[in-house]
Amino acid sequence: MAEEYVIGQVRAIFFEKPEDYFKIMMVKVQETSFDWVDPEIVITGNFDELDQEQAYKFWGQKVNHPKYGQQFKCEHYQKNNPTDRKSLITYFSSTEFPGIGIKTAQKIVDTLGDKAIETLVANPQAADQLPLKADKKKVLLDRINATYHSEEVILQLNRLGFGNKLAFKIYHQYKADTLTILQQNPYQLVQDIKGIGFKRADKLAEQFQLPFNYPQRLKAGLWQMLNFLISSTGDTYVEENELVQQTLQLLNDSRKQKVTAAELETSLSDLVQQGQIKYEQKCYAPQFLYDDEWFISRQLKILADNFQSPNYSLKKVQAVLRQIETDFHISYDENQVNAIFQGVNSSVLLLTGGPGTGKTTIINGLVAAFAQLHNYSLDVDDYVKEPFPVRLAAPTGRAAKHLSESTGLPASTIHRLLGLTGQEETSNLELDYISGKLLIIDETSMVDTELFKLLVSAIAPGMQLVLVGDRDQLPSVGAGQVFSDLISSQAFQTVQLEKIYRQSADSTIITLAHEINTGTINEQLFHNYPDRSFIECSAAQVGSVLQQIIVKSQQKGFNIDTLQVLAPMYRGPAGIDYLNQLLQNTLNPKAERTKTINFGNIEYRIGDKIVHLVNNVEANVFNGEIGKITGITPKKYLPVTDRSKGDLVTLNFEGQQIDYYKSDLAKISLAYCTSIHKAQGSEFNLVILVLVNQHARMLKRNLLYTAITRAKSKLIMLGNRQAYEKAIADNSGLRHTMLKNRVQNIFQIVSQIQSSETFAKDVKDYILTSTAINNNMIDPLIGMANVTPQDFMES
Ligand SMILES: Nc1ncnc2c1ncn2[C@@H]1O[C@H](COP(=O)(O)OP(=O)(O)OP(=O)(O)O)[C@@H](O)[C@H]1O
Repeated sequence: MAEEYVIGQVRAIFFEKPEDYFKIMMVKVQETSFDWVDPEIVITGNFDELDQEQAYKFWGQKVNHPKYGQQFKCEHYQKNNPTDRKSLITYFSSTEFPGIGIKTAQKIVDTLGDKAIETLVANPQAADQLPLKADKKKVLLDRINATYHSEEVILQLNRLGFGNKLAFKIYHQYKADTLTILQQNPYQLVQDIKGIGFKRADKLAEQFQLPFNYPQRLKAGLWQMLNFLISSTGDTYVEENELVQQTLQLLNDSRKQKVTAAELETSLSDLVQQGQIKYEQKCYAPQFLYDDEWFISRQLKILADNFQSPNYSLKKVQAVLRQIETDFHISYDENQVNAIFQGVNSSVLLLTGGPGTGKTTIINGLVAAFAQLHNYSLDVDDYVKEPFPVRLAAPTGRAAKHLSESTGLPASTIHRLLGLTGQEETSNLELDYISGKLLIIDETSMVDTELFKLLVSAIAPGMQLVLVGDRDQLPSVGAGQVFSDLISSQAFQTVQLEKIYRQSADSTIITLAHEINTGTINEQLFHNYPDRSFIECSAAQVGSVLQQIIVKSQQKGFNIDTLQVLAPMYRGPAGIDYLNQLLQNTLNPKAERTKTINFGNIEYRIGDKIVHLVNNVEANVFNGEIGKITGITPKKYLPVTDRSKGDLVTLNFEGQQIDYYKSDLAKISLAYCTSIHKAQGSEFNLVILVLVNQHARMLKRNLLYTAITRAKSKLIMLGNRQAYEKAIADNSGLRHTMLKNRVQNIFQIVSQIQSSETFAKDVKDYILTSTAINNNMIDPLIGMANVTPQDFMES
């Protein structure tokens, strides 16, 4: 179809999505290449800032929108240059060119003619013919350049196949250097522009005939593969052999001539030298993750070293606890008392235990004991000017709410605590210190390396830190397994809770969880008990079995809110996607005349159970939180200005209401069945777990353990027996990370330096400053062989 155009001026912008540059606007028509009688036309597309005084030429197609009628869908556009003498004089004497009046504008047009603008764009020297003073000449050329250069570049980007959305992003990143960067190193885009991957950049490179072994190509392939492997495994480093083999496949799949492993080695060294990746013991890590692990270790050491323990005696703590026990109607066991004793005396305490072992009960006792020992009030109203001494936080809104409910004290998400919106670039973020004396983090196993690094950077020396969690659960979604690594390092006071308290006489779920955790496979797993049962079925049978279970569960009083189906993978007949559709039709069937909204393959209905897929820090709703669709408002009932955004979907996450337009629906999915990863941090009265042999790749002990510990009162397991046995047997769910070693090294090295007689005090102080350790200068010191003070001095 031939391209059509509209020339006109923007009259109004109805809708704008700044992150995509998408706009819907009303344009006053000056000229069209097709029949158009109305004075105005609606134009949609991706546009940068548009000047309402200026006419533009929009290229694209006239389309017939089923609801809004005739519109123009713009593919690319350009300022519409004035071309007759009168308009050109008006243009040059406009406010666009400060200091140039009508007389000067006339001189410009008289000298350069009707093509004055094009001439100046193509050949700035043409300005020398103009009878203008240097300052005016400069204004003229600067403005022309700023205005027309970007358009030329955007047009070139369009020709290279980038839609306006990406073209603007690229242009805003590189400005005048855009075309040079594209031609010389299109791979730069992989790093700088979200939405451009290696393959796209590689196609561009082919267009510019860059060779298969172009150094930048090799480096970009390595960088892309390193990040891909890390985000898909949660590891914080990748072994050299795997990185090289996988990258070779990526690079050589699409080209005739093949890159060799030896060529990649050179590129790896370059990347290391440039500070983008880090090499250690035949492994590679992105520099930022490597630095984060060091930073965490160092910061925790600084906290430990700068903490003056009050050294409360066990007797004193026990005495304080006596009253607390009476108030709470509880008697803390020896291990629990020890946890509270360590908590009030230590700089960092790690408290780990399975479900029902009393973690929350200990937090309550610890907070009360801490307040009494320090003479702090726990009444929030007593703190108008001073900050509250005890700060509580958790990685998700749900966990924070639970913490607040069970302690009766304010608790927030870690993001809120740190004042993060979730939008910021975190690499060089300088956060304010968190106020208060004691910081308790719950559900710590869900905190990843990046967030933990930010958290510890905001803890002032002197503040005590208590990390609470269950180290046997699945680790965080993001890279690392911080909680587990800190415990393994043995560098901190750690209390492991073993005794299970939450267990009524007929409850067997928690015992099962603890058995699974120790790798015990016995026949009792498949027996039926009042609170749990096992139903053997194949992947193909899962759907129909599940439907029968749901009907029976409903008869027993369970409903959409109290039951939850969990499965490890999305695809296949026993996968999350298929089961969600099936369960939606059983639990929330389509009623006649109910408003629905389609997004992707899902038809959302009012009453649907949904899960939030990303962190929306501003709305305080986090990845994995489960909510409901409470309303769908057709756009005709919305204010006129909002109608172009489509129907409005109202969601409720435990009382937190959010309104999403259609374009936001990528942030949610159906949640009748969710992944076990997404269910981390949540509990349900009835959990129905689906594990089949087809899920083999995912079947690990910590996955099964996490799944069944989500069940509060009833558990139904379905699937293949072998799938359950495989999961229990496979304890390889641990990730490859370096944090444990880092912590051990730092604690060991710093202690050695501190106690060493080789160094004078000022040298010791220097070594122990953040700069020395931050620059990883102690990295080569592991072992401390042949170290001299000069080794620590900056060259
Ligand atoms: N020493 C104790 N004596 C009697 N009951 C206790 C004791 N410690 C904890 N409990 C009880 O055990 C139950 C579980 O405790 P709690 O909720 O603190 O465990 P938890 O480890 O936080 O569990 P989860 O992680 O599953 O939330 C609670 O009802 C609590 O009152």
